[in-house]
Amino acid sequence: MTRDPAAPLRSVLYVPASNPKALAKIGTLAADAVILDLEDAVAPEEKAAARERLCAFFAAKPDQPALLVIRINALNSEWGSSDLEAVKACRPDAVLLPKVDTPRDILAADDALDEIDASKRIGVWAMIETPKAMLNIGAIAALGRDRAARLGCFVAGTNDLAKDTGIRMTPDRRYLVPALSQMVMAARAGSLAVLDGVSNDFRDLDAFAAECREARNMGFDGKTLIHPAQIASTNAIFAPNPKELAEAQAIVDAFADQPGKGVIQINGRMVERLHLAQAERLLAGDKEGNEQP
Ligand SMILES: CC(C)(COP(=O)(O)OP(=O)(O)OC[C@H]1O[C@@H](n2cnc3c(N)ncnc32)[C@H](O)[C@@H]1OP(=O)(O)O)[C@@H](O)C(=O)NCCC(=O)NCCSC(=O)C[C@H](O)C(=O)O
Ligand SMILES: [Mg+2]
Repeated sequence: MTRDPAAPLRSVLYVPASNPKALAKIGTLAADAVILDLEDAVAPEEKAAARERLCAFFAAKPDQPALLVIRINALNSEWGSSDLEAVKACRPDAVLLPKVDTPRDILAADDALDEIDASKRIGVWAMIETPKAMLNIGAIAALGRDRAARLGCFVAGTNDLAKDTGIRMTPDRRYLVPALSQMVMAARAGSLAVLDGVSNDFRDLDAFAAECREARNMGFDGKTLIHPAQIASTNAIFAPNPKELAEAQAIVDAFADQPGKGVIQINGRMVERLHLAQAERLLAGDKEGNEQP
């Protein structure tokens, strides 16, 4: 695999491992990461065949830059141990755990992965999609600060969260936004990447772009996607735009001209050294503590 580990994580496409046409398309897509799904996109009677397709896909050694993540079924489900065997054979960049409730769920996955990947190369991503996860989110995120743990990313599961809480999924997402915001806060406290949930109405690309802009304004690193048509606008919206880059460069230049200062003004706006740090981070094309996976 040729992926740069410091690459951005703007567009992250779910691909049902049961769908051969979709699997065949992966190499042609510009998604930053792909989540090969063995969980909810795969019906119970398709699970075994999906696992076999997944293993055949990895065995063909896909040489493409997207990060490859496998979403397994819960480890304590009837499919958990077979999914883990598939992970062992495939060696993806990360494993995405569904329906995480507590830090113990992450630690259990860490232990299971230690048995098949002692070098800790395979990361762990966590779906945040249950009411219990929302209540435990600080403790789950704290594992991101533990360098011995594999946790690298939170993924919002807005469909399950709506199902389990009764939150209505309105077009403006006003009832979901508080939970989404909590995910961003916790992820930052734990030095984790964080991805917004999917937009089910995949034919309405205008509404989708508005949702991407909202997610970016909320602090998400990127968005999870269900259809290839959603990739291009996601990549554009989550990339730094020329105006932001020019402003960041102006801040860096202004502090370079006035090295002893803690606070300056640029075009009538107060600028402090914390803004300098933000600008430098933007220009470096990275976010602090946001290593992947
Ligand atoms: C939603 C879909 C079922 C629609 O599929 P389809 O009817 O085939 O759409 P199109 O005809 O427009 O497809 C055009 C071509 O693109 C390929 N395609 C479609 N989707 C994907 C994809 N995700 N990855 C790769 N390629 C894809 C089609 O095969 C067509 O190819 P071709 O004929 O050769 O041109 C479908 O998009 C889909 O299954 N999407 C993913 C669904 C999924 O994974 N769901 C689970 C994750 S969402 C979730 O659970 C989040 C979370 O847990 C929560 O709780 O919220
Ligand atoms: Mg879900």
